[in-house]
Amino acid sequence: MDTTSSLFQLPDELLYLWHAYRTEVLLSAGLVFAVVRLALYWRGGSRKNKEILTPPVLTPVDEKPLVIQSAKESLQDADHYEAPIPSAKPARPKPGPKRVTGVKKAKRPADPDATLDGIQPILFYYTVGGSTQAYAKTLAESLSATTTPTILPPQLHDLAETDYDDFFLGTPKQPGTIPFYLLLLPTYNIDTNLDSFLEHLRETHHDFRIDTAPLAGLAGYSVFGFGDQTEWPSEAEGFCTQAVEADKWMARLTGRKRAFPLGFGDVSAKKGVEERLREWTEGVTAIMKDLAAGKGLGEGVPGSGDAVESGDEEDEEDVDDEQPKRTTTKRSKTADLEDMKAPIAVDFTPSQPAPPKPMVPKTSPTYTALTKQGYSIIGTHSGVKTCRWTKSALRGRGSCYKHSFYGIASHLCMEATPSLSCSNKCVFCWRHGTNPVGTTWRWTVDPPDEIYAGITAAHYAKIKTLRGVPGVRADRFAAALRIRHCALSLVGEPIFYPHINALLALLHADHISTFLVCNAQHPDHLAALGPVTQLYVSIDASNAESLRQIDRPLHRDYWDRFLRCMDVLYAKRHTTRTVFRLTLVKNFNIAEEAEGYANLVLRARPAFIEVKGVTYCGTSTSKGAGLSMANVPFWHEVQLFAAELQRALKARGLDYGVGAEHAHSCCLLLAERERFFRVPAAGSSTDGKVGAKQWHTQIDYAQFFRCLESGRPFAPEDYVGTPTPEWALEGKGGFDPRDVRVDRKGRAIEIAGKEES
Ligand SMILES: Cc1cc2nc3c(=O)[nH]c(=O)nc-3n(C[C@H](O)[C@H](O)[C@H](O)COP(=O)(O)O)c2cc1C
Ligand code: SF4
Repeated sequence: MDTTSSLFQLPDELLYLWHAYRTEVLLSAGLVFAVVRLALYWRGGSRKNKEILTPPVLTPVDEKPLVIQSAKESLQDADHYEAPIPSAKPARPKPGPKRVTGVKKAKRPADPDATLDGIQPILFYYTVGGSTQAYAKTLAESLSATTTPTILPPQLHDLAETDYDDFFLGTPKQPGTIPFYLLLLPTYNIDTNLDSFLEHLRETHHDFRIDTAPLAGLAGYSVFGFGDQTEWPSEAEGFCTQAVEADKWMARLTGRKRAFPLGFGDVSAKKGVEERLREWTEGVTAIMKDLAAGKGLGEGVPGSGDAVESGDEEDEEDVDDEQPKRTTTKRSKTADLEDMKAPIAVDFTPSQPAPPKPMVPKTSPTYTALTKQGYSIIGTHSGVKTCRWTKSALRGRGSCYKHSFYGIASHLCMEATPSLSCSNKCVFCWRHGTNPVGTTWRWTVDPPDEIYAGITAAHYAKIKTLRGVPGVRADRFAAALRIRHCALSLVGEPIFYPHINALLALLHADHISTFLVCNAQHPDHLAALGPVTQLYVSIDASNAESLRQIDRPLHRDYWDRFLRCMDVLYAKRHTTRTVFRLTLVKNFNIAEEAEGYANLVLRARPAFIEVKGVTYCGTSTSKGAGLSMANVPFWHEVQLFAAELQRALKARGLDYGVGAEHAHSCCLLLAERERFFRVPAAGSSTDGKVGAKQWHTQIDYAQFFRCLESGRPFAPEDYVGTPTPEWALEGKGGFDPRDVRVDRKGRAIEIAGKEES
């Protein structure tokens, strides 16, 4: 075939081929098309992903970019700086590949001219009596009134309800704002939550896992302290020491961001404190405005933190950590310099010690706190209170354990003290730790006759208010209007009062018997003490370490003083009815201490040992010391301990037996067998067994006064009363059957052998 004829045949052949293979051709073409499409689609998709993972610099973002304020650069230590998180909520994820938007988090401000969105003042306060809270609220109101677009309304936080971790382990994050801390702090020389706050600051600073300046993200901080210069005249004597301490820790935790000097307010001068607070408020407000305007803390402004300040604060810390808190008297040179540099003088601490002042002036917070608890303050340092047993006895519902042990009817008893001040801060103290403390008498002294007149008048006035209380028995009410007994044990240390003997003489002259309780810290006062019906020494521990933990004495030589008191007691054993009062606190002073207590008994040879389980008062003091209901021993545990103590005493040749008990108060009385287990006087036997020995723990009060007025020396055995009533003996419970025992709701409780009087 020639070429021309072949060309003419081609269309026919193609047509033939098409008809023969069209299905295959069409299928192959479709497949190739699909593969190409897929390849294209694949390539396009991967390109998109790549764009998302590495957005071009100009990729538009639909979220607000992070604003980093220029002011921060001057405020922040770059190492500790953490930029705030943008406020816009993340957009709902759209279907399809993930899109990441935003700008890279920068350590340095992107725009040096940008300013803060706002300063967020955060106001913290702590209060016990309520005054600092009131000042904090007023301050918050005044800050709210001066709010500017850049200074936001303040937040107010009670430190007692603040989670420290939220605010003092790092700075709270609030978008577009930077916090500024203001701390208003009173000072308490007793245990309060403020101690745990300061401890938190201290621990945070020392915790190696935490950045040394975790609060460096603050714009700044300032502290204002409230204290009472009437009672704590200078910082060395305790004025505003807790504010000083807080300021010190804040300086470290913030990397020296003290924006304004520590302010001091003396609450004993109301006008003065308001004036100081106003000045301080003006100062901090001005600084906040500067900060908001991007001026930073500025050169020369106290707290801006140069090398000298930093060095000093570290030095000061080392010194302070070695010292007990109350002796923290040193302020850094920088602090002094700051005071000079500061626009407003803020430290008004006088350099000279003030002349004696009233211990509890009417205007003082202590006065308010004590009167709130039901004390009547007499003169400037004495107090009286009606105890719950007095009310109970008036209603015929039972007397306190001293009735079972010694025959004191509670409605005839007045509880008082001529010194509200004490030299211990016992963990179980039920007076809510509000009384003043001190090691020496440094207050004005009220005459004993004024105290006597004041306490008796106040007691009678209180008794009279109980006239209308349901259930008060007329006969007991009438009897209560003649005080028969005075328990000098209310609060504080009675032998602290310089005229204690004259006061005792006045009480005795009116035939008011006296039980005086002291804390074994004043041996010389104890030695000089005149006659009392019964002399108590509180024995809260058997060794120096336990005593330190439980009584938290202010005297450094507390153990030596304690032992000297034991010797004084021994010297008085034949002229005074002496009593050891042991308060048992489970897990503190019971386990394995019987031997130690026995040694003390051997040294002092008291006539009696009262063994009593602690009463849980639930104060912050006790909670702070780790006390809870779990530390209150059960009655059987008290009994067990007493048995152990008796054994330990026996081993030392001393014979004490259980002379009486009062199960309701978890209390029993060990008495020296030789002196108080004796044959009853004719006709006074309670068990009808003639000539048999019986316990004689009761007191013949009339005989006590006869002995006293005889002018001759006399011994405790000379005014021993009738035998211990049968219902008060060991195993009998100690509830006087002439009274009606009621439950919490006032319903009578059946008692075996009970008789109505
Ligand atoms: C029990 C007690 C102890 C105090 N201890 C001190 C102290 O050691 N130093 C001081 O400057 N002020 C002391 N004060 C005074 C308080 O700090 C001052 O009254 C403060 O305003 C109380 O604040 P608040 O009412 O908010 O609790 C004490 C007050 C009380 C009631
Ligand atoms: S001795 Fe104490 S508890 Fe008993 S009645 Fe007197 S004040 Fe009250």
